[in-house]
Amino acid sequence: KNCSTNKPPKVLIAEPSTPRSGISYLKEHGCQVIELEKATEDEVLKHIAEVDALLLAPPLKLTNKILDAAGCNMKTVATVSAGYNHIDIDELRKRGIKLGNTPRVLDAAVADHAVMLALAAARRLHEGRLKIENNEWKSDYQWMLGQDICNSTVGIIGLGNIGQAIAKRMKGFDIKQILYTGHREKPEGKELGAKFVSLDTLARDSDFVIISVPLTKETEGMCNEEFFSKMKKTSVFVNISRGQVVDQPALIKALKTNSIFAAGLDVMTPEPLPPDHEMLKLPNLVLTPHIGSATTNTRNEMSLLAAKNILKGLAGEEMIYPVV
Ligand SMILES: O=CC(=O)O
Repeated sequence: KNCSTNKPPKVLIAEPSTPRSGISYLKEHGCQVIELEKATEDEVLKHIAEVDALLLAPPLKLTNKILDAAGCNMKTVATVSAGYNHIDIDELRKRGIKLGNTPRVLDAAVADHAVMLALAAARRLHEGRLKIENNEWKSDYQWMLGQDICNSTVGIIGLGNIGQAIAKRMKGFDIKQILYTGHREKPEGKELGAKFVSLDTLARDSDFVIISVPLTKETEGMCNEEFFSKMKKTSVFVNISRGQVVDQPALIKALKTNSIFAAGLDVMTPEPLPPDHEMLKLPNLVLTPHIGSATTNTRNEMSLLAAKNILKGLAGEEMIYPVV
């Protein structure tokens, strides 16, 4: 295996749409970059043996095949994302490879998106648009009634950085209270005046349920049929984390039978969602194509942060946001 360190260090940019901010930063700091034209495993395999670091983004998975093909200098990986469920971190740990991610810089954009979905689902944004298109606009005071956010109980599953940013925003809507659940009660929860409850209580008592928990073995399928059956008929469900946290058929059933009021999803399974998918036919479901962090500034910041993680890793220093 190629074990000599490249001078200048070589960084493989696996995601062709990585904003220039990070790529320029790497170049300005003495790196040679190799940019792929397509983010596929095969393309990565063509170059991975000769590089010292890898910058990638979901949905590309960091497979064992890629890790096996890497030279023994490839000890630094950065993902341009907050989530890292596309990477087997135990495997990286075993191989002594460092991984950094890009949290915090996307909190505001993703939290804004969650609030947008909550409002859009509660006020029937998608359905209203369809009514206009289908010439079904009525003048009726009982028509298209939605749910209020004011005086509501907002339940946040996963009060991490994004969850806290969501809580802060929702507090601006004169809500009654914030509930949250997770591994443990958090000091940040207390500061926000949020109440730590069980998943059951959260499902039962919330008017808005918002998922901002990372996808792990523990959270996979956590919002299942039983969960949705506990939610109120008037409640709104929002997911900005990963589609697999939700048992999607159970959600579809809950929406179709109106056992919950509406949902807003930025993440789903599969992604991309096929255009003939049954979810697109549900009037009480607002969908966006996994764009929670997709603002110009946020994506630039994410790219730059990933580049900084790479440079730290190459220098043998602690990354700014180390995962492994
Ligand atoms: O989904 C996007 C991210 O994890 O940053």
